[in-house]
Amino acid sequence: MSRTTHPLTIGVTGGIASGKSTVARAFAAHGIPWVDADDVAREIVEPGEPALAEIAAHFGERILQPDGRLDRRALREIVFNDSEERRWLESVTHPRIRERLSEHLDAMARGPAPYHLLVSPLLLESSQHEMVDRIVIVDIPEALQIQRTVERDGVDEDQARAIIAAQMPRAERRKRADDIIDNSGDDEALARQVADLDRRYRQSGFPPSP
Ligand SMILES: CC(C)(COP(=O)(O)OP(=O)(O)OC[C@H]1O[C@@H](n2cnc3c(N)ncnc32)[C@H](O)[C@@H]1O)[C@@H](O)C(=O)NCCC(=O)NCCS
Ligand SMILES: Nc1ncnc2c1ncn2[C@@H]1O[C@H](COP(=O)(O)OP(=O)(O)OP(=O)(O)O)[C@@H](O)[C@H]1O
Repeated sequence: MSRTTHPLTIGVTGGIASGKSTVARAFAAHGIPWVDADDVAREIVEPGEPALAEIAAHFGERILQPDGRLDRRALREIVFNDSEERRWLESVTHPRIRERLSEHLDAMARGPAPYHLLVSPLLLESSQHEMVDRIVIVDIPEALQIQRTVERDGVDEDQARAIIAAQMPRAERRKRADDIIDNSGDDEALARQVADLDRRYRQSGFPPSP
């Protein structure tokens, strides 16, 4: 169900390493709060959380570190090479992620900010898009996406491509956007685009997403 009352929730999405966190920090410079689905996804698999117990029962010891924490690298290597296992993992994590995101969004809606952000790599692939009023895509060419993923995460190109293949194709994502931020330029180019969107979102003189 799309919200119609203010303050607006703006969904920020884009593929791996497109620059969503960088964009969120640029909005924060304008006083705008955000919640990040990747952060929430980490919280719900902390030791003691029921999701971690379910994941360990399914995959076994190989996805746990000696101290009992999730071995994220081991799980990453499994799920991005096996779509069935990825879908199983999502069936355990996504309902819990959605519930916590919803709590964060409600808290931000009660706060003073004129609008707030839900930042998520899987906004369009999951039902999370139902929680936002407008969708902004952070867009970069795939070659740059691979380069930034390899540099930041220390994965090889094949692993970066496997993760990209598990996400919505760029062209399809762009079709779903209300607004697009081109993050193939420098910090200043990004800051200008964010300042422009911030002005528009504050005016709220645009129609809600379909
Ligand atoms: C597989 C896991 C353990 C890998 O952990 P790791 O620390 O290496 O990566 P991290 O969580 O920081 O994610 C990095 C990026 O991978 C991509 N990604 C993560 N999960 C998925 C997925 N299920 N499908 C497609 N892309 C994904 C996103 O672009 C994300 O930003 C982790 O990503 C996970 O638990 N994923 C399932 C939960 C989920 O769907 N999270 C996405 C937010 S809703
Ligand atoms: N305009 C830019 N120029 C150069 N490097 C950039 C730019 N924007 C982001 N980066 C770098 O690219 C990498 C990915 O950016 P960021 O972490 O913001 O992406 P993300 O979409 O949040 O990633 P993920 O969803 O995979 O966590 C980071 O190392 C970041 O410093």
